[in-house]
Amino acid sequence: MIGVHTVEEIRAAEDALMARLPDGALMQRAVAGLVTVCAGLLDGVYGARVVVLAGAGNNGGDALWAGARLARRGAHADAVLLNPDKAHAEGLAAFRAAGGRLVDLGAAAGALAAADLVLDGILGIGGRGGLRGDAAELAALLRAGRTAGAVVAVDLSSGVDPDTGETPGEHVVADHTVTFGTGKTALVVDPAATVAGVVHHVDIGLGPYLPSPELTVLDDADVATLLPDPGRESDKYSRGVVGVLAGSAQFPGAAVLAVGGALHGGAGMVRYAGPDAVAVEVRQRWPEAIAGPSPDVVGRVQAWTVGSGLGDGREDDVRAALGAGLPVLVDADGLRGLPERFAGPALLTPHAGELARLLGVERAEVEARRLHHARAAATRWNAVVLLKGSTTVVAAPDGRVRVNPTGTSALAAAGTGDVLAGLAGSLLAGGLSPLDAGSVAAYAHGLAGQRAAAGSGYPSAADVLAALPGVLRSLRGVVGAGAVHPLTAE
Ligand SMILES: NC(=O)C1=CN([C@@H]2O[C@H](COP(=O)(O)OP(=O)(O)OC[C@H]3O[C@@H](n4cnc5c(N)ncnc54)[C@H](OP(=O)(O)O)[C@@H]3O)[C@@H](O)[C@H]2O)[C@@H](O)CC1
Ligand SMILES: Nc1ncnc2c1ncn2[C@@H]1O[C@H](COP(=O)(O)OP(=O)(O)O)[C@@H](O)[C@H]1O
Ligand SMILES: [K+]
Repeated sequence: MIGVHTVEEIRAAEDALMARLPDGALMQRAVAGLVTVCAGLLDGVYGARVVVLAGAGNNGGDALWAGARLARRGAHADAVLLNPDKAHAEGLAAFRAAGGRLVDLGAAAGALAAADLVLDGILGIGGRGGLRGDAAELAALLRAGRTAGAVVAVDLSSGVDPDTGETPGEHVVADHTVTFGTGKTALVVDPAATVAGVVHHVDIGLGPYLPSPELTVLDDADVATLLPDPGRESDKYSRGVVGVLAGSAQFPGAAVLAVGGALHGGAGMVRYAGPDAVAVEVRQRWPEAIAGPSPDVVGRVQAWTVGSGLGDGREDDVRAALGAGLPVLVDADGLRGLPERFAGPALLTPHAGELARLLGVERAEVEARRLHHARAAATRWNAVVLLKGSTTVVAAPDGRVRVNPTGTSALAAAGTGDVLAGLAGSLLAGGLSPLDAGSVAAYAHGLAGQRAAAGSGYPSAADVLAALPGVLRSLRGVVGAGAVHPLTAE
């Protein structure tokens, strides 16, 4: 699990750690990690052309020290100081002593064009608001590809907002980011995450001084631990039964895909509630599913997935499923029938357009401030909100957030959201909390998207669904109920 901390938390941890270390020691740890990554990116440090862009703060200090170390190893290092009077004094002295040259702004474009590596040390966690003035012009040059070199952001791409993942104005677009101490929201939440490039974490020893993070990014091991593990005494009811209220004459495929997702999410049984014509299609594809016309008569379930491809005219059914007092997942058309606030466990799965409608804002506004709006909706409806899209953010009303690291734009295809809704509903029925069900489902779904893309180039939702069992098998590994019992193994 990667923890993500706020600037305030990082500063407090740095202060506590620095109080126990000699002056400058923490920065040297950061610089050592930065130089290691840069050297690995260069085709040899000796003779390489490195350009350092240095702002007024410690971020500029990191970059100047790294430039100095690379110069000592034979690199041609140039530095552009954005604020020469306030440049980091020790870093600048070390840079000059190592043979680094200062380049004025007029010559910066030429230096960037010839660079093998550009170190973006304009702003780090002290940055607020987009870049301005000369810094904005340099960032625009980089963004326009006016360098042949790799752009390496120090700690963060300058100009992004560290704590929100927003890009309030001009910012650097990096190929790599070398970040220190812990994760930052800007490295995992779009639009800022996109401009971080490949993120390298450098441990500078902050761990013991950081609080337990509100925002986390799961990994394979976390997901393996969270996935339901049927015991030897399990039966189809004890594993959880999930009800799926989805699909319509207009969108029968949504029912087929949601039921398919649900069948692979660990629930012991799937009950489909919908019109006969759709139920026929569902059962043709999934004979193991039970079907009935409405939530009231289809039979007992432990959780409901409601809304994918439901269309209009099913408001009574939606009310019945949401009013059953069970954990619910609400997707797509079901989102039009939300109660004032949820009293029980609930997981909402809007895309940006749907969340925009719910909150009465523009879609672009949701996409620009994904974390903010997911959190706002979670508080407003007292539900976990899984906001789909380029980075899937899962926000709980208690403030916890999980950001999904496995997403891929290969998933941007009609029907993949229906698969996700079924899968997450199945996990709810299996006893996972809405936060766990949403984040585990998004993780597996993203991996299935990656695997499907590897197999078919441009996968359809059916390809993603077909890839799910293999992904879940890999995630569960050989341990657990899926393993062959030692006494019966051949
Ligand atoms: N502490 C430690 O031991 C360690 C710290 N480390 C490193 O320090 C970094 C944090 O350094 P930092 O706190 O000095 O802030 P930093 O990001 O360099 O910027 C502050 C300067 O920018 C200015 N400024 C702000 N916004 C602006 C804008 N939009 N456009 C233009 N200017 C703007 C602001 O000016 P002000 O607004 O205050 O006038 C101020 O002068 C951190 O990311 C990591 O790299 C590592 O070495 C590990 C050990
Ligand atoms: N650019 C993207 N990058 C990663 N994932 C994406 C992107 N665009 C869409 N997705 C994912 O694809 C799925 C689409 O779901 P949704 O919008 O509900 O489509 P549908 O209703 O057609 O199934 C979601 O899981 C979403 O997170
Ligand atoms: K930076």
